[in-house]
Amino acid sequence: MVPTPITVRVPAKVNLHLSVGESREDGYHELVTVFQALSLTDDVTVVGSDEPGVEVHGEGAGEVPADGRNLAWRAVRLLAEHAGRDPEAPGVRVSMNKGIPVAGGMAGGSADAAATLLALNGLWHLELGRDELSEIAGRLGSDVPFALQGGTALGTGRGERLVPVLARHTYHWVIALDRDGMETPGVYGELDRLRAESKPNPVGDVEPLLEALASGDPRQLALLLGNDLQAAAVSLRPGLRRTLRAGVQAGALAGIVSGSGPTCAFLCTDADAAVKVAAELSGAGVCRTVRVAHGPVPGAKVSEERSDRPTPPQVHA
Ligand SMILES: C[C@@](CO)(OP(=O)(O)O)[C@H](O)COP(=O)(O)OP(=O)(O)OC[C@H]1O[C@@H](n2ccc(N)nc2=O)[C@H](O)[C@@H]1O
Ligand SMILES: Nc1ncnc2c1ncn2[C@@H]1O[C@H](COP(=O)(O)OP(=O)(O)O)[C@@H](O)[C@H]1O
Repeated sequence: MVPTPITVRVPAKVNLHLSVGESREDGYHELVTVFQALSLTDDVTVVGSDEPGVEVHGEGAGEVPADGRNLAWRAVRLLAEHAGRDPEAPGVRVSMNKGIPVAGGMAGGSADAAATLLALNGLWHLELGRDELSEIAGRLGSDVPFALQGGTALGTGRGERLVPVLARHTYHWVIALDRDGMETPGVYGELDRLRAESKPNPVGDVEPLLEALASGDPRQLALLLGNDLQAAAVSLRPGLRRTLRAGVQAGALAGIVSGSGPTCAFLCTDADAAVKVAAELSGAGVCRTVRVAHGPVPGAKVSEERSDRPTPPQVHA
């Protein structure tokens, strides 16, 4: 019998609010963050195979390890152990098609890990519930549970403890991708260093932002976007200051560094404004490329279309 692949589509995230506390004994920082899932997505397909391994396709694939270091493969091993299977011989092949910028602060690796857990839950008929999958996800990385959940959510702890947040509106974003990625631990380390030297202004309480989300007004939300890691990302890559300025000059309501960067996310009034801002920003020469996205979108989801089926021919009227 030909094995049936399972494909999961999974979103990127942006942190609308990222308040970073002190460094903990385990090396992590206590966070209060608001995640929003965006319409930039990866597709991850798992299939039973006697040639186990990982394949990476799409933009930036060359920068992603296609071996045991891939976060999706770590998800395979962890779920195999959990399910009483041999993690050294899980008998699956994972193939990912990347649409989420690599090492961009949009949690692409975490998204692939989350998608792999959900896909294997189906492939291996494990029938684990969302809570159990989320607990396993948290062991793979702080951002992995959110990629399963999607939508808009308040994250605490390392970012792995989630509560859904009411968001009444679809928000329109322009995403500016930089030339090279940045390593998350280095950016947290730079924030610790900056804090030891001076006191960069903290982003403050999350409540006003939660109220703005409930109101659904992008102008109100724009005033409240904030990211404690932004100062650290800009310190490591000063050119981001120019990118942030250019987005606002192009007509965005506000811009922030996404998570640990270097991707910048610009909130726009509506979909038309986002297209205009994207066009102007891409001509400004301040970033590698731009994308238009919207959020919130759902978390990791099994695709209805089976990836092994040929695409039907397009019929034009
Ligand atoms: C900054 C954020 C914001 O959402 O996302 P990215 O911008 O990387 O996507 C996250 O905190 C990244 O989460 P994630 O990428 O899953 O991090 P992990 O694999 O758990 O941790 C990688 C490293 O980041 C640092 N880290 C991560 C989370 C946290 N709360 N405190 C930390 O100090 C630690 O040095 C840790 O060893
Ligand atoms: N499936 C994956 N997709 C992307 N990056 C991955 C993956 N697995 C491991 N990595 C590594 O993780 C690092 C962080 O990548 P990514 O998750 O895209 O960014 P970020 O942590 O900034 O959101 C990269 O340097 C990359 O080499």
